[in-house]
Amino acid sequence: MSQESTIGSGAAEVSDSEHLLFGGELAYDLGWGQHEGAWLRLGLWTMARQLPRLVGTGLRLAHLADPRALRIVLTSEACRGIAQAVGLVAVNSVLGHVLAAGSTNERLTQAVPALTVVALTAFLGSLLRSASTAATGALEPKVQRVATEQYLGLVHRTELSAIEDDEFHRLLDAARYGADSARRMIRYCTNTLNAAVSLIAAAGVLTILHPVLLPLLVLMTLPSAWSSLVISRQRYISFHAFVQHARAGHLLGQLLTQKEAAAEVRVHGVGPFLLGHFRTMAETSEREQTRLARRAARIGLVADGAGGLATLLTYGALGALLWGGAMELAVAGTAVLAIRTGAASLDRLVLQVTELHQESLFVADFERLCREAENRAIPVGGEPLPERLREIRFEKVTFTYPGGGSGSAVPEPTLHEVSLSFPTGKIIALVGENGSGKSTLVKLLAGLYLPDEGGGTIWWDGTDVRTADRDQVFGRVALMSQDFYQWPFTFRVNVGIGQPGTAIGDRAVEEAAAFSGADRVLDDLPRGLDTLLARGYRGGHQISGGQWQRVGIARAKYRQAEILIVDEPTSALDAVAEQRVFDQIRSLAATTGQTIVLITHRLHSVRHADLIHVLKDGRVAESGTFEELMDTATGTGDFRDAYLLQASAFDAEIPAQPADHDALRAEDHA
Ligand SMILES: Nc1ncnc2c1ncn2[C@@H]1O[C@H](COP(=O)(O)OP(=O)(O)OP(=O)(O)O)[C@@H](O)[C@H]1O
Repeated sequence: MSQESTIGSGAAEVSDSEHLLFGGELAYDLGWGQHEGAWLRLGLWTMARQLPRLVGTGLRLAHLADPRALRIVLTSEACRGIAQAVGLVAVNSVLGHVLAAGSTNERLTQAVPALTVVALTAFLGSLLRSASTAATGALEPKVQRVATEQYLGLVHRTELSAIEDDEFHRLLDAARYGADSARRMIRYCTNTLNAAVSLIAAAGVLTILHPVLLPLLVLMTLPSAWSSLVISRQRYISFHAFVQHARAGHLLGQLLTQKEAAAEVRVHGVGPFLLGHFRTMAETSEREQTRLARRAARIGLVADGAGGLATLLTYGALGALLWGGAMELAVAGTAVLAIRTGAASLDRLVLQVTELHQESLFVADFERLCREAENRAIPVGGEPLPERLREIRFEKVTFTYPGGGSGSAVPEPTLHEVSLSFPTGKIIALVGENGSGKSTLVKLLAGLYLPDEGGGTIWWDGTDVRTADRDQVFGRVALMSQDFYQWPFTFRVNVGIGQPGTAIGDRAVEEAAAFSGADRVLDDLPRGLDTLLARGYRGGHQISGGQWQRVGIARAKYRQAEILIVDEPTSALDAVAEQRVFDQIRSLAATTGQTIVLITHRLHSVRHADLIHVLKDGRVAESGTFEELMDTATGTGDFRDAYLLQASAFDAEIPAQPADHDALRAEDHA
């Protein structure tokens, strides 16, 4: 118990550097760490009892991946065991003939058939081993693929709230490791099976030779099995003690070489500071490693001593049997061989089972993730949406982030009883202060979140979004969010991924690019549409934030969805590009009849919206046209005050206007 608690706390001392830099040990709350205690609590008996279930998990995955390869592995291993047993019996017969009376020639001639069987079983064993190795090799990557596909296939269909849930993410990280573990488990399963079959073969032969030999085998191998377990536990502890420090050291190494930190590392002289701490941490780790190595060596010595004693006892008993005439010399010779084979198999079995168990903990995480992802999956199917939609209406919609947006103990709703409408074919602007809930609201509009239980309804005409076919909801929406994704793919794919279900048409991509102004970005790219927009790769090209924004708008345009949601589409654009994008978006509503939902802080851009909703602290402060909101008789003043503040700042910033800005300003005040 005391050993466990030392182990559980990380075993190694935490260096002063770690205290200073990280406030203590830098341990991830993931994967390995989670299982440390569980695995270390295991005894030999518990592991033996769990063996069939563990092998079952591996076999189930293997059966899913490649049943034929699995059959080959199982048959080969079983036949190898039988061949080994037959070989041992044949050795017994060879020894019987060789040690019998008669001339050497006669004895050898009589031993020939048994010798042939020994040779044949050895040959067959080799063939079977290579068949099993080949099949295992083919099976392993398939198992990993099946496991990876299984969890990725489930995870990409979970509700967004699951992906944003820290607990789910922790499980996801551990499960990623689980897919790798599933692969390794196959090898350990095969090895375990092989060791078990060899052991059974040796034990069977020993029982036939003399009933007392089996307990002797167990007696002789128990200490070495125990030592394998203790030493591998030590190895595991050592790994953990090392990995915590290695993580911290690795992080310092990264910081010293990272681009993002490079300027401060140089100008502020952070390099020597970090290097000094790196050395202190490394020395702590080295001391810990030395301590563990010595401990492992002591345990090894004790275990070897116990093993030696048990071996002495076994061979002593064998000698006594021979001495007393209870066993023939030939049988004793075979018994020695069988004991050696059996002992080696048992050692191997214990080692493989410990490895198997270690991996299976991660596979268990993987299974838990799959179950959780199924529970939190976006439902498939549902009520169809109306063909010709007239409006999307929020009716007293309340929404709370899991854990609460404000980080308070009792989750506070981010949206409170929001009632508003998005008539189709119009431009609807959403404005409001930072954190007022605009982005959250459009995510509900896009079907990414659902209102709280009992927290109102979002109607797509007469269809409640809760019961609607969510794929149809997604299919009607194009999302150009603040944090739209910069795919590490070519320009063509970065635009064409707006409609991933169809082949990407270059013409359509170019048209979408021309719409957003990304055509100018395209003109400057070395390989045109084929240019990879990801730095760090050969041929990869880096474009600026504003240029990316144009690519993002082109993607939303390419999607050609009924409802285009643009969440601050122009924050990184220069003034001319911004004006152009707003003009283009306006023309979309006019020419294609698309519904545009526009979020922006630049209030002069929403003057042409058909409807403006103003959000404040997660509630609707006011709604109306620009004129209505600016009118003191009809507006509450929330919009008007903000608008006038921005306009006055604009006036104050530009005392003397250059000619080409005059028009823009005049338009602003129109
Ligand atoms: N994924 C999330 N999980 C938890 N809380 C969130 C999440 N996203 C936003 N919030 C919280 O919800 C509130 C509203 O955020 P939201 O992004 O909707 O506001 P916004 O009006 O779009 O703000 P901004 O103008 O700054 O973009 C904020 O308090 C924010 O911290």
